Amino acid sequence: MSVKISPSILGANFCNLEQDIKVLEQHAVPVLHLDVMDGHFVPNITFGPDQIKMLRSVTEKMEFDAHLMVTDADSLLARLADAGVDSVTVHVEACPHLYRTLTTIKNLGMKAGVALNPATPIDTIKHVGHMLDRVLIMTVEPGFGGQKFIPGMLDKIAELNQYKQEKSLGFSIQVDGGINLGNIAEVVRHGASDIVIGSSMFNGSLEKNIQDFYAALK
Ligand SMILES: O=C(CO)[C@@H](O)[C@H](O)COP(=O)(O)O
Repeated sequence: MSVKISPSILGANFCNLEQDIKVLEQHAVPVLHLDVMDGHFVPNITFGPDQIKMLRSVTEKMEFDAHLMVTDADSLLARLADAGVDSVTVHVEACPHLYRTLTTIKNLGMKAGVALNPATPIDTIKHVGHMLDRVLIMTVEPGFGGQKFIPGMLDKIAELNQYKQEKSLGFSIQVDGGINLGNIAEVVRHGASDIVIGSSMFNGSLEKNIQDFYAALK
């Protein structure tokens, strides 16, 4: 199984974003994780399609993976596609018409993912599993970077992986929250193949952190 590292710019210093994106690109990091927060679904506010469009002008190569922590995902989808986003993950807790939302994402030409808060059961994706490119297991409560990984989420990752195998589903398993050099191998061992890393990637030397995380996956 090949494992992907997805740096979350929520953990970056926003004054250095252009420079940091260039460093990630130079080290062949394939994807940038973009946390869109609205101050309603989660208490924090970050950025939206206009700012993402500006970041798109810095890199053509990197996949832009938007994680929407918003109460009204539907209203953002067309603008995210226009901003150059490749992949959108919505929260099952925030999308009352999940089938329609996922269909819209696909029709706009983007990959579709669903995120589950720590207390949300895996059953909630049962009827849309075949539509998904990604399932994101939140390993902290969403809203802020720098939180502590919830150890009980390891069993949830394994449960999702087993469900995926049993049903022969094609989505990747992404994890997000509190990932560091001490636990990355463990989440991978439990079945995660796409690892979002915020503060542990951007605190200190970005170049060294990229190298250390890749080394930890060997
Ligand atoms: O979605 C979120 C937080 O809600 C994340 O993407 C964070 O940005 C991860 O940051 P760390 O926990 O790795 O510091």
